[in-house]
Amino acid sequence: MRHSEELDRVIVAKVGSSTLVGPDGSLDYAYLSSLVDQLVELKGMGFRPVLVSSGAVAAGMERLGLAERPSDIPALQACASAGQAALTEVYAERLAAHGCPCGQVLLTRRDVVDRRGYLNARNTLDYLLELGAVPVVNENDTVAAYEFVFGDNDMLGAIVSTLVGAERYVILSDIDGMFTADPSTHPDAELIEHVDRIDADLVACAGGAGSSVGTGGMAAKLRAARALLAAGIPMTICHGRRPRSLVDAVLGRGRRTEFGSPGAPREQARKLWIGIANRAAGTVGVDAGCADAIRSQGASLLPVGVRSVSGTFDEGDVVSVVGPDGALVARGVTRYCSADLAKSRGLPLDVVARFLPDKADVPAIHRDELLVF
Ligand SMILES: Nc1ncnc2c1ncn2[C@@H]1O[C@H](COP(=O)(O)OP(=O)(O)O)[C@@H](O)[C@H]1O
Ligand SMILES: N[C@@H](CCC(=O)OP(=O)(O)O)C(=O)O
Repeated sequence: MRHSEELDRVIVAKVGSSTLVGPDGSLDYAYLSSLVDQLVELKGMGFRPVLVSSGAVAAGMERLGLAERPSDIPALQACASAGQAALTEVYAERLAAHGCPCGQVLLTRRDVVDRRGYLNARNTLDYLLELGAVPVVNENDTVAAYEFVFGDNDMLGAIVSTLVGAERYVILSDIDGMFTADPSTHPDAELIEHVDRIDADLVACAGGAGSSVGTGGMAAKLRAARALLAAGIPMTICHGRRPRSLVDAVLGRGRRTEFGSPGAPREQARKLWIGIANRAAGTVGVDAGCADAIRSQGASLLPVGVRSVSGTFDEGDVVSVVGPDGALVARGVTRYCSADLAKSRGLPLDVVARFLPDKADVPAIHRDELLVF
């Protein structure tokens, strides 16, 4: 249960490692102070900021005296452990100088896939915000490994935005926004100012990370944007190093890329957990008519529209729904296990009921448990 009504004016800001470190690869304390100043300024305007900060590995390398970023997981986790302590020290101390408490929140993918863990994280964040603290979030790198990592903090920030029902998600990057191609290799690339829909052409524009310290690149930011467009939460990418760029982004100013609009309808919290925080156990391919019915009419997914089933899943698992072109249409809770859905594909419900009597009138995924992308 949520302990309180949804809090308004919550802003989630994510800052990447490449923005937090100086040219020599060590933490840039002056930049961290200027970032904290902006969080405090936003609080003064009535916003409730949440900071998702990368930089633990980079800060840990400095603390542990390593010149190069290690490549093996235990060494990276040791760096993250030492570095997370350093980061929290700096944020807590700088925020305290403004009379503002700070709460450290470390999450793994496993924590938010688990519904109880997801709700606990939400309650903690809500309480911190209600009490006037600034939550500082990072992935819990010391225990996250292999399939349970968020992969990049851009997606962690998107999940946190759904947890707190953010008014906006701002990614403070090492670049002004999304360009028509990676400007580090295409100097003529142009800034894309507004995106309402992520199609294959846009995905083709997004490359990986341009720096050795950043991990996600633009492709990771687009995955976060796709999730938040489905959620109805606007997202901004701007340059973290431009003076006051966070405050500007929140006020709708400055050079930036905006995804979605503030007036977009918000999705229900449970659907966001299903479609964004959870992990898909399999994939269901649907025909064009079915994809269209889900997208434009808010229909449930019926076995008659199913063309293919991949992966092994149980009733109650989350699955991805893809169209004939392979594009993600939706994610939802399946009411059929993979074997039953494979047997029922292409068939109307009255025919399905002849060999699966308990499925009479049961859609493969009910629309109340389906997040449309
Ligand atoms: N289409 C694109 N537009 C802008 N940047 C892009 C694009 N494709 C790839 N990139 C790269 O993504 C980088 C930003 O992502 P990343 O390295 O993860 O940094 P950060 O973690 O600081 O946000 C840019 O510096 C750029 O090199
Ligand atoms: N959790 C890791 C950061 C992972 C990450 O996504 O980094 P970045 O691409 O710099 O946002 C750390 O704190 O070093």
